[in-house]
Amino acid sequence: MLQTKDMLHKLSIWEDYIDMSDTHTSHNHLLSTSPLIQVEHLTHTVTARTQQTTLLNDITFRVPAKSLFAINGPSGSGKSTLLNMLAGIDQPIRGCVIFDGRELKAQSENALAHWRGRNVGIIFQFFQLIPTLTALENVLLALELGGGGGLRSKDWRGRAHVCLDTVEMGPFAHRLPAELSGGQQQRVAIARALANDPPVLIADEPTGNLDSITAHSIFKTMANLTRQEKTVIYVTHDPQLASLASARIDLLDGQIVHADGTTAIVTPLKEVHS
Ligand SMILES: Nc1ncnc2c1ncn2[C@@H]1O[C@H](COP(=O)(O)OP(=O)(O)OP(=O)(O)O)[C@@H](O)[C@H]1O
Repeated sequence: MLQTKDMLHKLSIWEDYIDMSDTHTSHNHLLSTSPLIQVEHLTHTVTARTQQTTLLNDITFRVPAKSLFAINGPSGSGKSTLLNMLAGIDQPIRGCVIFDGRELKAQSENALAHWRGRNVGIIFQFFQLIPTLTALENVLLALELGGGGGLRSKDWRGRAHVCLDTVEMGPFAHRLPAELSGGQQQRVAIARALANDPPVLIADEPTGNLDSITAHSIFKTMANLTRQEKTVIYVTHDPQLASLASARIDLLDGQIVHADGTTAIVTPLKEVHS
C-alpha cells in the first residue's frame, strides 16, 4: 500500500505525463482501485528434453481498472510470459486470470480470440504494422479482424481516423509504414490497438526500440489513454519507466519481488533463490 507521501510524489511525476487540463480526473483515475484483472496463483512451466523450467511461480496480483500498470523486471524474469497469459495467448498450467469477473482459461481458442479482439489491444516493441498498407488501412484491418468494436462497417473509416487523431497521426493517415519514423509507426500501432475500443491495452516494451525523446513522447501518449477509461499494462525492464506507473509489480525469476499501488503476493528477495 502506498504511503501518502509516496502517493503525492508519484502524482507529481505522473502529472508530467498526463495532459494537465484536467488533473482532478487524472487523480480519480490514479486512485481507482477496483480490479479489472485478477491473477490468481499463476504458475507456468515448460519441459524440454526431460528438463522442466518454471517460467512463472505462483503469481498473484490485481490490475486496478484504468491504471497505468507496469510489469517490471530484468531479461528472463517472465514478463512476456505473463503478458501472454493476461492476453489469453498462452494458458498457465496452474492458476488463472480473471478478466472483469470472467476466467480466461475456461474458454475455447475461438472464444478467446473473439474475446481478445474486443477486450485487448496489443502494442509490440517492433510495431508490427503491415508494410504494404497505409496507416489508415492498418487501423481499418484491425477493425475488420476485431469486429469493429460494436460499430457498423460504414462507420469503421471514421473510427480509424478518430484513432489516428488520438495519437496525433491524422495528417499521416495515407502514408506507408516505411514513410514514417519509428515513433510515428508506434503511434499508428497504438491507434491500431485502440481500433475496437478495448478496455485494456497491453504493451510489450513499447518504447524499447525508440530513442529517449521519442520514447518519452510515446509513453506520454500511452499514459494519457488512462483518461479515456483505458487500463494500460506495459512491460519494461527500465526501472525509471516502471516508476511512472500508477501501479506495478516487479518480477525476478518468475516471482513477484515487489509491488506498488496494487494488491499482490510478494516473495521476499532472499527466498527467490533459496
Ligand atoms: N518455450 C520456452 N522453453 C524454455 N524456456 C523458455 C521458453 N519460453 C521462455 N523461456 C524462458 O523463460 C524465462 C522467461 O522468459 P520471458 O520471455 O517471459 O522473459 P522476459 O522477462 O520477457 O525477458 P526479456 O526481457 O528478455 O524479453 C526465460 O529464462 C526464458 O529463457
